[in-house]
Amino acid sequence: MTTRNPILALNDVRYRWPGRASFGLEIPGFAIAAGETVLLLGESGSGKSTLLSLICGTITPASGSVSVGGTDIATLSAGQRDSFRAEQIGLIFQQFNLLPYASVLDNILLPLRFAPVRRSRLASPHQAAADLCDDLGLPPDTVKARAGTLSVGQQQRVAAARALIGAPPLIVADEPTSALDAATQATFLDLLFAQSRAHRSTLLMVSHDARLAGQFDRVVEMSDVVTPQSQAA
Ligand SMILES: Nc1ncnc2c1ncn2[C@@H]1O[C@H](COP(=O)(O)OP(=O)(O)OP(=O)(O)O)[C@@H](O)[C@H]1O
Repeated sequence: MTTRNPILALNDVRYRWPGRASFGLEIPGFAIAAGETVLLLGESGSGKSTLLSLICGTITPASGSVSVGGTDIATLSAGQRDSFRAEQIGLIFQQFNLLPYASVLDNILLPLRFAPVRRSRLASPHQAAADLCDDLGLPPDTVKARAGTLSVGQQQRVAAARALIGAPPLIVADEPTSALDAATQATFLDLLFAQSRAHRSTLLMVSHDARLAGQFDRVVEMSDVVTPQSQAA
């Protein structure tokens, strides 16, 4: 199947962690259309985080291609890959990865330092950060607080704001709700969807929680993405 207008396309990708003969990924073809929301489900150890690392260009495949917005990441130098990632991808991690002693504002603005195109989309980055906090349901003076003083649910909203600021085309979220309780999870996902749509970003979320499936345009199982024999025990 061909995906129209793909923001992300993997073709004939093979990857094996160095020194780990027992695990490898073989992905014949996987694509996401611009504007889609996709949930990638898979058991622990099935290679979801490895796949996200390939998409973000922090690791490169032994063969095959990973293209984001039509650019094959393998054609970029390591330095170019870092700035390409900062421009193209807003990342939300399971453990948020905020700078705990820095203010919420500085945390949200951080990716713009490495992404001049994202920065140039904003008349006032400070105002954009404050607006995102507001849209994500954070109290008005949160921007001045140190990130480490916020609740877990609030920190994850700050992480979402950091990913969304400057509207990168692709938002990649690795188990972003696993540290949240059920009620906070539902609210966080509603806000993330609303904001991804408002910013016209594509959303790829990885989880092992199939209960989230109903909220996405498409649900993909790791077992459908990789060739069956590629994940030896
Ligand atoms: N940095 C690494 N170096 C070597 N092997 C790794 C590394 N990261 C992951 N692996 C191995 O790759 C395999 C897949 O792990 P990965 O973290 O991609 O799975 P996952 O589906 O994201 O799991 P989980 O849901 O538990 O996070 C595992 O066997 C793991 O040990």
